[in-house]
Amino acid sequence: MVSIYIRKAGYSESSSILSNVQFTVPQGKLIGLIGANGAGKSTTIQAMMETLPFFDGEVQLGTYGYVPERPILYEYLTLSEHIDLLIRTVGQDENELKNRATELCKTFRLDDKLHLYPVHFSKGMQQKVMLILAFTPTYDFYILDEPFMGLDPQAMRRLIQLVAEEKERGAAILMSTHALDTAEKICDSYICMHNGHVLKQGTLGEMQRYEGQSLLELFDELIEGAANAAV
Ligand SMILES: Nc1ncnc2c1ncn2[C@@H]1O[C@H](COP(=O)(O)OP(=O)(O)OP(=O)(O)O)[C@@H](O)[C@H]1O
Repeated sequence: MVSIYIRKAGYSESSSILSNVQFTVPQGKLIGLIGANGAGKSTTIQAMMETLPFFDGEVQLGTYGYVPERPILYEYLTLSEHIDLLIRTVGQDENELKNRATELCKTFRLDDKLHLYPVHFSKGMQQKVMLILAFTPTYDFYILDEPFMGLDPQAMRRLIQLVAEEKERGAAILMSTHALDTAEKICDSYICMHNGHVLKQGTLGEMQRYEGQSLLELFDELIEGAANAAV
């Protein structure tokens, strides 16, 4: 189980962005991290990965797979070289990693692009590269920061399948997303952030104001309520 408690964190000590953010991600569960633009989702993820300049809190996290909000690629490496570099540095069985990478390249239809440079790929294709690299090794925990961004419908469906398989294997997954219709179908529970803190968390059933309320309707109500309370 992954657990995090952020007392305060941000990009400098003088102006912290997050306060009192606390949650767990149990094994075999997919948790949706939701919130409006600027709510603090990516900053929370940075805090978990201990890459923020200012962090006061506690994180329990082993090694993990990470899909960043924006693709991070080496300018002078081909797709095949990106995969080779990962395989050499990750410290897991090389044959298994190669097989898995080959399978994922087929899944995301990039198996004919191995000799090309991902910096010149389209946005969605670059996102697929990040997914291939994150899911090639086997981890107990995955952090996916807006993983659907730019994906075509087929790739979205394949990612949903992949996430379901990883959950089935027992992996814990934290996924930040604005795709609430999709999140409602696949997430086990949610953490709703607003202004750098957790507004509400739980399963949809636990948070719903009335039976049948969709995640989007609930989200609207929560964010409107928080905005009105702040006035
Ligand atoms: N590198 C940075 N330096 C300073 N402030 C930052 C930096 N990155 C983000 N922020 C600020 O932190 C706050 C939270 O931003 P964050 O990126 O965590 O939001 P988010 O919920 O991920 O939003 P989005 O849905 O738009 O991706 C915002 O006020 C933003 O301006």
